[in-house]
This record gives sequence, C-alpha cells and structure tokens, in this order.
Amino acid sequence: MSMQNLIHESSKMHTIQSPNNTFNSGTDNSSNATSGSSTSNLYLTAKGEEQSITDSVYYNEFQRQIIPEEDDLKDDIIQTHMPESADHEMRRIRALQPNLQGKPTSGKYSLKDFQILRTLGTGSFGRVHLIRSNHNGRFYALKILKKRLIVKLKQVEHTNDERLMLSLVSHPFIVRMWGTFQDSVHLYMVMDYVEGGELFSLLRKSQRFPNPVAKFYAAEVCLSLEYLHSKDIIYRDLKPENILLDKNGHIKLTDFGFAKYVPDVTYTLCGTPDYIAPEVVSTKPYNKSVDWWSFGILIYEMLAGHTPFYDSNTVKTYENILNAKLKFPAFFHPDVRDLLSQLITKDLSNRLGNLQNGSEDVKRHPWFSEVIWDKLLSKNIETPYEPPIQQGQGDTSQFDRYPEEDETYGVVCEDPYSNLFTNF
Ligand SMILES: Nc1ncnc2c1ncn2[C@@H]1O[C@H](COP(=O)(O)OP(=O)(O)OP(=O)(O)O)[C@@H](O)[C@H]1O
Repeated sequence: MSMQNLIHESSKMHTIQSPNNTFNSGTDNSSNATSGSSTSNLYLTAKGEEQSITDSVYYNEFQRQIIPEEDDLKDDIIQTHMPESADHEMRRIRALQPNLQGKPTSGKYSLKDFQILRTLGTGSFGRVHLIRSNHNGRFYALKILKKRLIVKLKQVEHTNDERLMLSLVSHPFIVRMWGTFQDSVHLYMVMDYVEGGELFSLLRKSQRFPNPVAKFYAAEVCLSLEYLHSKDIIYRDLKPENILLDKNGHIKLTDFGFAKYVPDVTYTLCGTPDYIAPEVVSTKPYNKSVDWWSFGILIYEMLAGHTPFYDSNTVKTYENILNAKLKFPAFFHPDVRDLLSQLITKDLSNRLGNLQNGSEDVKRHPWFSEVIWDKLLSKNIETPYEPPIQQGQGDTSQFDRYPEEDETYGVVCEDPYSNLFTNF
C-alpha cells in the first residue's frame, strides 16, 4: 500500500503525552469525517500561470496525533500551586519587550452574548463551535476547553500561554482572538470565524498542490513565522490542519496551543510527530529554528501529498527524523529540493531561517524568487483558490461534520480549578 493510501485510509487519531513521557495513541472513530466534496479548480494567476488540481478526490479525514509537552507541575501540587501565571508572564514579556502589549481579553463577553451553533472542529480538550453574536449578528468561532481535561493532561500552562500569545499578536495571516471568558467547567476563546476550512482538507482533496500553489501558501506561512519570531514567539505546531483559509483564500494560522514566548531556548517535547525537528526528538535545547524545519516539512507535504519521514509507527517516524536521508519525488523542482535540503537539515548552523539573516534567507531563496513579499503581506495578490462559500452567512460547507455533544455550557457549580485560569 502506498503512503498516499495509508494517509487516506487512516482513521482519526488523538495522541497525547502520558504523564510518564511515553507516547500513547488511541483511535477515536466517533469523529469520522464525511467524504470530501468536489474541490473547485485551483489557480495561481500571480505569474500568469494557471494550474488546476485534481477534482473530486474522495478521502477519509486523517488527523495526525499531537504530542503536548507537559506542564512543569506534578499532579499533587496542581491544586495548590499556580503555574507561572499569565499575569507574571505578561509582566516578564513586557519588561523584555516593551512594545509588546497584550490586549485585555477577559470579562468582555459571556455566553449570553452568543448563540452556539454547530461544531467546526474538535481537539484534545474540547471543541470549536460556530457562534453568532446576539449584538451584531456576525459569526465567530468559539473554542471551548474543558478545565478538568486540561488539568488532567497537564496543559494548564500551555492553555494560559495560548490565550496570552493570541492576545499579543496581530497579523493578516494569524487568526484574531476577540476575547476570553470562563464558567465553572469550561474556558472560552472568541475568535474570528475563518470560513474557508482547513488547508489540510483542501490538500487531501487535491492529493498534492502544483508548485505555484504550494509556493503561495508557503509564502504566507513564511510571513506569519517571520512575524511570530520577531516577537520571540515559537509556534511549534505548524501543519496543514492548523492553517485555515479565509473567504478569499488567504491563510490564517490558528491553534496557538503550543506557541510560547522563547527569547532563547526551550527544552520540552511537543508537536506533531511527522513535523517535529530532530533536536526536539532528541530532547536537546531548541529555539525558533524548529519552526523552519516544520516549514520545510509543510512545503514537502504540500508538494508530495505526504510528509518525508512518515511511518504508521510513531517511534519509527522519530527514527526516520533522526536518521533517514531526505529523499524527493522525481517531480520536485531543483529549486525546491535545494530549499528543502536547507530547511530539513539536522545541522542547525546551516538551517535556513536560523542563520544571521533569519527569515530573509528563506525569502530570498530562488524558489520564492517571483514572490513580491510586500504585495503578499497586503493581500494585494490573487489567491490560487477561493473557497466556494457565501461570505458572512455562517456558511460551514467547507468544514467536516462532527457529532454534536450533549454538553451543557454555562454551568454554575464549584470550580476546583478557579485559581488556575485567572486571566480568562
Ligand atoms: N477561528 C476558527 N474558524 C474556523 N474554524 C476553526 C477556527 N479555529 C479552529 N477551527 C476548527 O477547529 C479545529 C480545532 O481547533 P484547534 O486546532 O484550535 O483545537 P485544539 O483543541 O487545539 O486541537 P488539537 O488538540 O488537535 O490541537 C481546527 O482544526 C479547525 O477546523
């Protein structure tokens, strides 16, 4: 069976790091996605080139496993000791970077402000719903997380970081968070509704993207990484599942669950196995350069339809990341081979993006030669694919269907975790 088939036939998997640092995987068939519907033709007209991609390829959704790093807290102290609080973290960040001002996010909204509509996506700690504002009638996305699960899976600090990082960023290619709130059981994050669905779905429907199409998405991702790194934020979970498409087909990076303010180095293992850099696998100290490795894997996957080190066995994937030689399909252009060899390299002193000129080296690489970066940043360039949606209508046609949960939101009861998420 080809790797393509393996990817297409895999069922949905959720993996989280167990408390003793081993890698568990489980299969959850409850969230089976519906078959993909036909994709419109895909064009990149910026250079006058026109490319169409395979239409009407039916697929089973495959969600890769994620490996969250554990918070530095032991179970027995979690009830009594707060992790480094977001407040403290915010003060530390402001002291280091006075220009970085987080937007206040708490207390602005409550459940009464919205109608909760269908589920758009599910994650390890909850789900994301389409919602409609009772005030302006507009649609938003509401990420709802279960406090109990966050604590159980030792993700308290990450969750506070996610809120903090999203409150600090403002960029055309990054999802905007409007505010957060909480009740006794759940945390809520109000975000822009990004209507065009996941790049992941488009890629699986298309099998792979033509060179100019992959280049367009890669270039927008490159600008988002450049921005985050300029704020000393590492993203750490780059993959097509976390790249959404807006109504015009521009990207929006979402899911800041592993994003972290790291001015120097950090150590902990997290991410999605296929995308994790070797220095993370081998638990060495690492920095922003891990995002450039993942960036290389993303470009590879967009062009090939699969990642370079994939194996159904996660341990084997890690072995491949550490030891396997990077091989390219025959149809890869020499320029992209050259770029990927410089991104997907274990040698940190040679990894593009991690050198003296930072992201400039990536942007100046010949594979990106036709990209006019300023125009791209101002979205003054035609996108290769416009999602077929009715704008502003709460159209969810680009999202898979998920079984709705019988969960009650807004419950008032005793909250054993009230001291852990004070900034929500
Ligand atoms: N702003 C948004 N607009 C539209 N859909 C969204 C938005 N944010 C998230 N989604 C959908 O919900 C899915 C899950 O969101 P997200 O990845 O943030 O959750 P998560 O709990 O962190 O997931 P995971 O555990 O897989 O990391 C996304 O893949 C996407 O399909």
